[in-house]
Amino acid sequence: MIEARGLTKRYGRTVAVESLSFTVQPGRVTGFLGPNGAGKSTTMRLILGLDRPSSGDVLIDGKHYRDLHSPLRYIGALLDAKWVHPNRSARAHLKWLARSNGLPKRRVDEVLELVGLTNVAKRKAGGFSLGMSQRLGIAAALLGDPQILLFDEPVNGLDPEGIHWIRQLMKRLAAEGRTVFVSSHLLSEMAQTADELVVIGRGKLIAQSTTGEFVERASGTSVRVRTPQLERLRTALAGTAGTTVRVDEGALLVNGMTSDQVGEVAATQGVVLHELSPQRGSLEEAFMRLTGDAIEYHAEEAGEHLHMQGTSGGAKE
Ligand SMILES: Nc1ncnc2c1ncn2[C@@H]1O[C@H](COP(=O)(O)OP(=O)(O)OP(=O)(O)O)[C@@H](O)[C@H]1O
Repeated sequence: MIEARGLTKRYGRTVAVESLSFTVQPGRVTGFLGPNGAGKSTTMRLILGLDRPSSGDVLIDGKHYRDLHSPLRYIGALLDAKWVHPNRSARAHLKWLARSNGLPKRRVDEVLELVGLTNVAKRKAGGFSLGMSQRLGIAAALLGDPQILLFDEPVNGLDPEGIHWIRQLMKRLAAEGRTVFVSSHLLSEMAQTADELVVIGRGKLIAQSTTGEFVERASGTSVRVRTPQLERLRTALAGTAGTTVRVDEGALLVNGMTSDQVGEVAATQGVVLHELSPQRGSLEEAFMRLTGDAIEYHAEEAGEHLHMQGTSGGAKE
């Protein structure tokens, strides 16, 4: 388990992370979500003891990283896939890591196999594509067979096959009972991978909840519905919690109702539907609104949609 309590990091006048408190539990993939510059990498560096917090604390199974005996056996991390020496082969790189951390040499071939790099293990890592470099970084993270894994934007720049592979791997690692903490700036990506989300904006915690709950709140409930009996449906919906906007000839956008609810209203009125689709298109935009301008959001909408955690006093007023 990872536990952050009041974690704050300042670089001069920049506050990268402010009063962050969250927990990351084993057995599930926890997404660490926030726009670029929100403080994700800083937080990960703080977890790994690569930077010291200005105040607050972060513990790994109750201990500071620096107090872990043989840390690679506890926690593995992919922060920057390109830090490998370019003239070293993948195998040489992993062997060096294993030797310098007192890990058994057999793990090198095991992890190469696990990430699908066995056939290119002798090639220089400097010539690797981004996808191969990511795999090598993941192999390094898995070397000590750790129970806790951190991945910083692992799918950035990958092709669809690489993305699919990483998603499956995260899920498998979590299903094995490990703690998996993975960062991303895309809600749509996390929606497909993470069970739980820790969401930050401008260094502050916005929410910690299940992914399903967050997606629902972020997207609001907007449903596109197309029908040849538009006015009839509109009249039927007038008596519900939903509000409707006519978007084109035969289509309405319904806010404040789920697609199930709209479908049921249509059925009871015998209205024929040609389309009934929850609108996720604006999800990313809604998420940017939530995280990009956290203060403004809190002031205007807090309480109504999200239970806020760890936000500053001013934001809650
Ligand atoms: N070493 C540093 N010195 C000065 N400022 C820093 C340093 N590291 C991070 N920052 C600043 O702290 C803030 C958070 O950066 P951080 O890299 O943690 O964000 P991020 O969410 O990981 O974003 P990205 O995905 O773009 O890396 C940014 O404003 C950044 O400029």
